[in-house]
Amino acid sequence: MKIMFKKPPSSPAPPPDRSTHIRFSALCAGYPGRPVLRQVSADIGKMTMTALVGPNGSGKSTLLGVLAGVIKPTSGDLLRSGDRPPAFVPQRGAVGDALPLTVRQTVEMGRWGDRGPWRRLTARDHGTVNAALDRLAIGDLAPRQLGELSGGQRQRALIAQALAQESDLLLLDEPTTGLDPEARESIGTLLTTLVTEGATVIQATHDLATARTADTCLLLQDGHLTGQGDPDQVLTTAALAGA
Ligand SMILES: Nc1ncnc2c1ncn2[C@@H]1O[C@H](COP(=O)(O)OP(=O)(O)OP(=O)(O)O)[C@@H](O)[C@H]1O
Repeated sequence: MKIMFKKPPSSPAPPPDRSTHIRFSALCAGYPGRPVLRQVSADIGKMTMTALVGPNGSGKSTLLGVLAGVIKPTSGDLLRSGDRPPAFVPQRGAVGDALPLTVRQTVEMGRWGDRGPWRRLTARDHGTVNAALDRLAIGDLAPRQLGELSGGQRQRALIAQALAQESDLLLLDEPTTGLDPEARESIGTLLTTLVTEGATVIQATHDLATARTADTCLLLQDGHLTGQGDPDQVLTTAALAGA
């Protein structure tokens, strides 16, 4: 799949090879009157874990929004392999606490991309939803209202919704922020397992320990990509001092 935006004709992005899941080049994006991402380029390999790091306001959520297709770049190229849209888990605060939805209904929404919001779910859809609930160990929470859950429980429900989409590309915005160490570790382990099972995972994180376990780190500073590659090489004291 290729999505092209306005770009100078002299800078064509070469097609990605088969090991690349996403390639973006010279991406610029932001909000009305507020440019954020400035000429951001990277290749994300298939079946890899990428950590998106950088200070508050550096553009991590904006980049995830662009990769998820919810923010339209103002220029640049974005190429993505695979036919299924990415599954996107936004930052905790971005999901309304007062939504009158049960956990099961929340996870069922992950099937809407295939089924549409008004069609009855098939037996296979229900199987996929149950498997996602089980995978996040929240089957017992299925009848509970989303708004009455703890932060960690709600985060599990949102990740289960993403799994129910059966996408091979998972985008998560600070999935473990505010969670206790045990919850952080179990979500981290799950994400690593998903990569070994075939998924490509990109997560924004402020947790440097998590970032150091990723295959690749992208360091954003003021909308510029100032480092990318092996976490040990990107997360240096000097680089972080500037972050
Ligand atoms: N909806 C919006 N409208 C206008 N400006 C926005 C909007 N969302 C974010 N911004 C601005 O865009 C810039 C980048 O924000 P973004 O949320 O991408 O940063 P971030 O790196 O994810 O930050 P954090 O670590 O705090 O989550 C910030 O200056 C922010 O104020």
